[in-house]
Amino acid sequence: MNIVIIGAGYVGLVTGACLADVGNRVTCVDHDPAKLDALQRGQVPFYEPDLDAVIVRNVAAERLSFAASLEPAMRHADIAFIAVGTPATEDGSADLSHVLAASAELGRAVERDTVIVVKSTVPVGTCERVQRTIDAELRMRGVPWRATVASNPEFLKEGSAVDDFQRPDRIIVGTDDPQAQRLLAALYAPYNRNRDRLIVTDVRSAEFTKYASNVMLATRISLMNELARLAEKVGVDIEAVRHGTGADPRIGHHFLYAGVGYGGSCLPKDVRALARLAAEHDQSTPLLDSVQAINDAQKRLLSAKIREHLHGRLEGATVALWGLAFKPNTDDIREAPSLVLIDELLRAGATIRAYDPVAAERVRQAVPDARLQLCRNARAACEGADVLAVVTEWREFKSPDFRWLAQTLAQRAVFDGRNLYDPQYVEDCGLRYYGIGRGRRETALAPA
Ligand SMILES: NC(=O)C1=CN([C@@H]2O[C@H](COP(=O)(O)OP(=O)(O)OC[C@H]3O[C@@H](n4cnc5c(N)ncnc54)[C@H](O)[C@@H]3O)[C@@H](O)[C@H]2O)C=CC1
Ligand SMILES: O=C(O)[C@H]1O[C@H](OP(=O)(O)OP(=O)(O)OC[C@H]2O[C@@H](n3ccc(=O)[nH]c3=O)[C@H](O)[C@@H]2O)[C@H](O)[C@@H](O)[C@@H]1O
Repeated sequence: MNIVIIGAGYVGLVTGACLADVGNRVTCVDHDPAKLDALQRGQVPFYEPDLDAVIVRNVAAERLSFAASLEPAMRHADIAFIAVGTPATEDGSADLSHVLAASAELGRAVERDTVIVVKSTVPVGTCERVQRTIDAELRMRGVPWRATVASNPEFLKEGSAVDDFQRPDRIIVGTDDPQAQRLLAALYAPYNRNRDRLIVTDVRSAEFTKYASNVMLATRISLMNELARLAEKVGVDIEAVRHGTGADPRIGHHFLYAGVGYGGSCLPKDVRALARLAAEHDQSTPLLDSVQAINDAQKRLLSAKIREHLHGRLEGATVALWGLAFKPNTDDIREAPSLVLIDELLRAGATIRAYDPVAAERVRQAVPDARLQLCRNARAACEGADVLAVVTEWREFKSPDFRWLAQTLAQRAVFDGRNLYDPQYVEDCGLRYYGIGRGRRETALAPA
C-alpha cells in the first residue's frame, strides 16, 4: 500500500519505518526542518533501539522517504496517518492544534478516496472533529474525493518501540466504515497472522480505550508507590510483595514496580487529559486525582531521603546521579523524575554529578546550571560525591562495585530509586542502603 505519515516523531517514525519494512511504500512528512534534515542524512533524531537499522534498510530499498509537505505523496496514498503530538495545555486538556492543523492540510492535499487514520492520542470526539475539518476543506475545493477518518491508537513504549510495533498485544481500529475496516485489517495482517489481535470497534470507544489503558497503567504504579510508602513504615519489603501479588494471574507481574514515579510524554499527560475531559462533563475524578498526587509526591521522595541522610545539610553536598532519561533505552526526558530530583537538589544548594548513557545532552539543554556536572561514565559521576542516587534502571547500573562505592562516596549511601539492589548485600559492602518501600523488620516503627 501507499502510506503517508504526518509527524516523524517517536510514533510516526516507528510506524512509518515498520510499515515500510513489511513492503509498503511510506512517506513520512514533518514540519520540523532540523528533524527532516537529520532523517534525510540517515540520522534518527532521537535514541530508539533498532530504529536506525529499520530506517536505513527501507530508505535504501526506496520504500521509505521523508518530505516537508504532503504533496505529491497524497496523490497515491491509500492511507494517511496523523501521528503529531498532543501535548498538555495549561489546564491539562490535550492540545489538539497540531492534529487539527494536520487535518486541514490533509483536506487540502487529498487527491483520491483516502482513509485517514488518527494515531495520535486524542480525547473522545476528536476523530469527528478531524472528519469535519477535512470535509470542509474538500467541500471548499469542490472535489469529489471521500476521506474516511478512523481511530487507531498506538500502544508502543519508548525504548522497545520497534519490537512493540512489530509484535502488538492488540491493534485497535475504530471505524464503522466496512471499507476502512477491510483496508486497515489488510494493512495490519502481517502483525495479525493468527487473526486474534485486531479489535474493531466504534471510533469513540477506540479513542477512549487508549486513555483507559494509560490511566490503568499509571494507577497501578501509583498504587504500588503508595503501598511502598506503607511497606517501609511497617517493616515490609515491597519487592517481596510485588512477587507475591504479581503471582496472581488476575494481577500479573508487569508494571508493578515501585519507584520514583512515572514520567514520559504520555502517562502524565494522558492522566491529566482524561481528568480534564471528565471535568468538562461535570464528573469528578477522585481516583485519577490521587494517582497524580501520589506520583508528584513520589518524584520528590528521593531528595527527601537524601536530605534526611545528610541531616538536612544539602547545601554544599555533592550527589552522584545515575540515569536521567524517564526510563532506560531512550533519551527522552519529558517529565522525567530525574528533572524533579535535579531541581530540588540544585535549589537546596547541592552539586550534582550526573551520568546517563544517552540523555545527558538533552538534560544539559534543559538545565543549563554549572552545578549540574555531566560526567563521562558512571564511575566518574561518583568521584568526589557524597552519596549516589539511581533514578533510571539502565542495564549498566544493575551490578556496580559496591566496595569501590563505599570507598569513594564520602557519606557512604546509595539511594536506589528503582529497587535494583539487594539491601543486605549493599550494606555488607559498607554502604547505607535506601530504596523505595524496602522496609525491613529492624526499620519498622512501633505503632504509635
Ligand atoms: N511517544 C510515545 O511513546 C507514544 C506517543 N503516543 C501518542 O502519539 C502522538 C505523537 O507522539 P510522539 O511521536 O511522541 O510526538 P513527537 O513530539 O515525538 O512527534 C510529533 C511530530 O509531529 C510533527 N508535526 C506536528 N505538526 C505537524 C504537521 N502539521 N505536519 C507535519 N508534522 C507535524 C512535529 O514536528 C514532530 O516531529 C501523541 O498523541 C502521543 O500521545 C502514543 C503512543 C506512544
Ligand atoms: O501512550 C504512550 O505514549 C505510551 O505510554 C506508555 O509508554 P512509555 O511512556 O513509553 O513508557 P512506560 O514503560 O509505560 O513507562 C512510563 C513510566 O512509568 C514508569 N514505571 C513503569 C512501570 C513500572 O512498573 N513502574 C514505573 O515506575 C517508568 O519508569 C516510566 O517513567 C505505555 O506503556 C505505552 O503502552 C503507551 O503507548
